[in-house]
Amino acid sequence: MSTRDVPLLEIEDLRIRVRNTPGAEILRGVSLRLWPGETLAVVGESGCGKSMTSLAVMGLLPEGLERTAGTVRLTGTPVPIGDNRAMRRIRAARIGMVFQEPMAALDPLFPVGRQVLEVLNEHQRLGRRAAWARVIELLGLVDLPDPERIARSYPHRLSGGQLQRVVIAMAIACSPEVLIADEPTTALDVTVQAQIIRLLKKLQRRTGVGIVLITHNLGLVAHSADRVMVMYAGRKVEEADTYSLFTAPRHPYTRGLLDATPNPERQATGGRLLNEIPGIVPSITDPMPGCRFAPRCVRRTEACRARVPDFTVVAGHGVACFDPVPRPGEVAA
Ligand SMILES: Nc1ncnc2c1ncn2[C@@H]1O[C@H](COP(=O)(O)OP(=O)(O)OP(=O)(O)O)[C@@H](O)[C@H]1O
Repeated sequence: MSTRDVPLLEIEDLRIRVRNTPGAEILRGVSLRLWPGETLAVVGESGCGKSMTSLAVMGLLPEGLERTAGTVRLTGTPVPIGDNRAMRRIRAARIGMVFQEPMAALDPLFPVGRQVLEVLNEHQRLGRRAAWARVIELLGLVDLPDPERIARSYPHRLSGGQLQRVVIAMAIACSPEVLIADEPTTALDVTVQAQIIRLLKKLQRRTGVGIVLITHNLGLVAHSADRVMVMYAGRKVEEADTYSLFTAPRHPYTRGLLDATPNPERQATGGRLLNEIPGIVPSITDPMPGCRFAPRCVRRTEACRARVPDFTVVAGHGVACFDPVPRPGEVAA
């Protein structure tokens, strides 16, 4: 079996709930696979469980939440996500992470170069000179101008975009197999957002790192992801390659998300610039049986309120819906 046949990252049936709160389920059985060199975007409204999925993979679930089922594998080997000590070795060394707010990952009291150095020192045995040379190399790799000067700068001297580049340098310092980027551009100007995504893609081409990109920004997804996974209220509801998902979404929720993205073309032909999805995501404690999107769904049927639809994959395109949007040219049942 070649490495191409083994996913870099595999999550199987991950379930997370709030401790001591019956029925408060945050993830209701989430599975995903990330392949070498691939970018998988995870999208969905606020509160759907995107961040908790990534925090669980890193063994960083907030206090009060617990995993009740599910496994995580890195290149086929189970990850001990409940073992704090073991996870300290895996974080950064095998899974890098970039969050929305770069300052949350940096200490304002130390120059940024020293902070990149600390990541290296924790995971690799390099001599002092070699380690510092690697810090400068990493800052150059993330396209920071004058890396020697930047390395000696304190965080408050750098712009938001530069800080996020430093955080990316820290995340890739130990050449991880997987990079999880949770809203990495949300706090940045629009022009800087595009630069950061281009940078991640450049690093991916150089190293083959697999990227899980968690975002609300479907525009970014269209330009950067190979595959897209759509989450709704703690479940995966659709997954497909990016082109299929954008041109032929099958889940009514995905369709709603795409319609809720500003579209001047639609407006020019007499439609609305954006159509929002009516209603809100149900509370995690809502005991609702069946599909959790049903109350907001224009295609709901009796079955949707009674049972949870299976996630069914046909030709690489998966959807969990009793009455998916027909494919182009397909006659509705
Ligand atoms: N410590 C906690 N205790 C109880 N519930 C929590 C806790 N942390 C998160 N949640 C709940 O878990 C659910 C999933 O949260 P999560 O942050 O994963 O959503 P998300 O899809 O990443 O949203 P966003 O896009 O806003 O980041 C939310 O309903 C949230 O309120």
